[in-house]
Amino acid sequence: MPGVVDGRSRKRHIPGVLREDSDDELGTEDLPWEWIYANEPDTEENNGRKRKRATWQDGQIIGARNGNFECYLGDTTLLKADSSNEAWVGIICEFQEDEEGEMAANFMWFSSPNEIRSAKKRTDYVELYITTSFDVNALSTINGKAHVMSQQAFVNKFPTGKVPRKSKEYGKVFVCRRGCNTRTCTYTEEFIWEDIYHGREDLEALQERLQKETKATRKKKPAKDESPERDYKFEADPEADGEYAPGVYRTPKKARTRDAVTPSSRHKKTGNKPATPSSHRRIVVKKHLEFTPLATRVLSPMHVHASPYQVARTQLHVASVPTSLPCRESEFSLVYSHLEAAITDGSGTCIYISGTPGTGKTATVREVVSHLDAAVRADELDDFIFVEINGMKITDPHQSYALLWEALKGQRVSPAQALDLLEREFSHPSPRRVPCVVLMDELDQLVTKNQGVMYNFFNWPGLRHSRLIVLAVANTMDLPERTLSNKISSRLGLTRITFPGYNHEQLMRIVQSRLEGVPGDIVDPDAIQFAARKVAAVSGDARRALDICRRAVELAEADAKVNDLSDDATPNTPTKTPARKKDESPQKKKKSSAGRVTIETVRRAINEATSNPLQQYLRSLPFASKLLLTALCLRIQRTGLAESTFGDVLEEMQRMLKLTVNESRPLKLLEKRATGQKGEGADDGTGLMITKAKQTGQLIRPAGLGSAAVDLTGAGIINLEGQRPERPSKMRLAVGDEEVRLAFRDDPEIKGVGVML
Ligand SMILES: Nc1ncnc2c1ncn2[C@@H]1O[C@H](COP(=O)(O)OP(=O)(O)OP(=O)(O)O)[C@@H](O)[C@H]1O
Repeated sequence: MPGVVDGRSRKRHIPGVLREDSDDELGTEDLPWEWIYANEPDTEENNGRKRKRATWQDGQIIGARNGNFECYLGDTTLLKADSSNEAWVGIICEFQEDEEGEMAANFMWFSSPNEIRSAKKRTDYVELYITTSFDVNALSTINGKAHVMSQQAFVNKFPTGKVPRKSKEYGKVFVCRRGCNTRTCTYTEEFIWEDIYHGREDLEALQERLQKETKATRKKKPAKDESPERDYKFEADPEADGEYAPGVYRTPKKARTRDAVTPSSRHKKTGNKPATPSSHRRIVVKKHLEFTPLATRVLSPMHVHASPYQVARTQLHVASVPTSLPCRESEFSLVYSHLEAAITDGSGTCIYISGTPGTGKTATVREVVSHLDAAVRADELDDFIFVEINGMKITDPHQSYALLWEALKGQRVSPAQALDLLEREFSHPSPRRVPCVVLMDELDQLVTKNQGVMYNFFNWPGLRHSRLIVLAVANTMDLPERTLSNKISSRLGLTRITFPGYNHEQLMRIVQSRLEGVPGDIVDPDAIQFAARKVAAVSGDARRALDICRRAVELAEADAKVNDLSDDATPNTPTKTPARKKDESPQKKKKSSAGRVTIETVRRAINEATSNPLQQYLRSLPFASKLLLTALCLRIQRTGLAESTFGDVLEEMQRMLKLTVNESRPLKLLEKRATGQKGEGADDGTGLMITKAKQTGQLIRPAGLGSAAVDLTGAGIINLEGQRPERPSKMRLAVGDEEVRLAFRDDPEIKGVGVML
């Protein structure tokens, strides 16, 4: 439901009826509200409108007054709606102060048909459904009294079936024949409003009736013999004025209209057409996921005719969607249960997922979302909207706001407008809001200077009305603390899930599972083990293991082709004569392994990865450049942020060297380098100096870093703002940090300063 706004005298319209605000009741002046207490004495202010009820305790707040307008517990009122141009009707269940200390009331909402179903029905009267949703709204949003009645009472009162435009009641009269749980789209049996509701005393019974006759959540164990009739799953027939067709079910309206997040929503028009109520078919009109769910991955015809090498290459490719995610079972269930609980409860939550690169964070979250999506389609879970925002794919973090708004409402607006709209949306009640799951991937890229974007996305789930479920994915565990301060991040109460790096056995299983179904047995199990061990020794990164194995398959494929060619070229050579066959067996054996992925092939693939021109360039860098890059990598690792300043990196280096000096062992090396002595780390002319090393603090300030930064920028290894190494200049790696890690991992000079990259 759109928020309810303060302020008066704006044009509003109730579904089907354009109307003015009820200034006739509340007057045009903005008078203050005051409470009405039970059994309060007659005074001049209350004009003797003393209310005595035996059931009320003295001093209990039973109503509120604004000038001559009064409303009491159990009264049905109109509320001012915001930009949606719809008026809201609710029963006052309790008076209280809201979170801001403003005078407010808890309302039990009525819902209009066009909020529940997409097809708008034009009737002369406005039919509402009493719902199970409550919200607290400021009294200032009250916009007069509403009159709810049965259809018969309406016809009796307005025999023409219309409320005359000139009538004082125009826009204030509504028909109610059923209750509805808007989240599950389930309705009660038809009732006569005058029989079931007379006022405050009937509120409890009304709530009980609604709870009993509608379903609170779609989450259920699928039972085979469950009939739609028994569930009272009804939907109003858009055509047959007021008729109800049992057995027809739809997901809530919002979930069907989120085109922004569903590029493939075109399918809706063709594949998932809403059925007519009479078809008695279950309709699950759902948005489509942006990514391919694991379980629905299918082999293309091309795939079927491909060679074993092609199939292996495709399946090992990091961009392909695996059929399963071995070794991530517990992380999967953890993420799944948190998300499922939040969707079912209609609550907001923020889950912070961290882990080093290639540990399956994104893959697991997508797998969870696709399973939840399947549960929605199977009618086992309430609907939700899903949107993925990737920090790497947007140029300005503020675009996240526009993407979220587009996902929620299907409207494209500027980031600034979106922020404004989102703030309003989440701070206003909306019983009919569909939960929204946001995957914020590569979060570190989204962190702006004032951390506003991250703060908002972490903060909104905590707002009572947001129903926003944020899954924030980053590489470092403590990005929120580092960027938001401990106080704020502990207030946000994030749920944290950490993905550990894979060990070699896990990496083996992952690669093996990707190779399942590859014909021809082209990969030696030993080769997979070798690759897994090599990768696990450094990073536990599945992406790297897959890349190496895929390259090894490419090499084996090339070998096989060469082999085939040489066989073809020499079909009639004497080597093929039976007399010489015996002698050739070792050669043949060699040939047969030429098309297989062996330990040797993997070794070649690894060598290739470590001896490409970039690697060679990095290894040949002068010491100052290596130090600078190492410090930049450490900084990225420590902060989880891709961007630092030149000054930050210098500080990181100081910290790094200080540790080194304190360990005293490598100091010798540094001294040697500084003084140009020959030895393990002979001076390479970078002008490394020790300005103060022996005594307090032992501060070392290497020189030549400025020119190192300029050279690295020129070579495209780093990006440096303005190309000038000044302390505030922004700096980031222009190559993957794993490339730097790989190049310097066994570097004696970097090892010499005691740094483990
Ligand atoms: N358990 C697994 N089983 C199969 N494939 C996996 C597994 N874990 C990761 N992968 C694959 O490894 C690649 C990297 O995974 P993913 O993108 O999920 O990692 P990530 O932790 O999100 O990395 P980053 O932090 O770099 O974004 C993907 O191709 C993914 O399919």
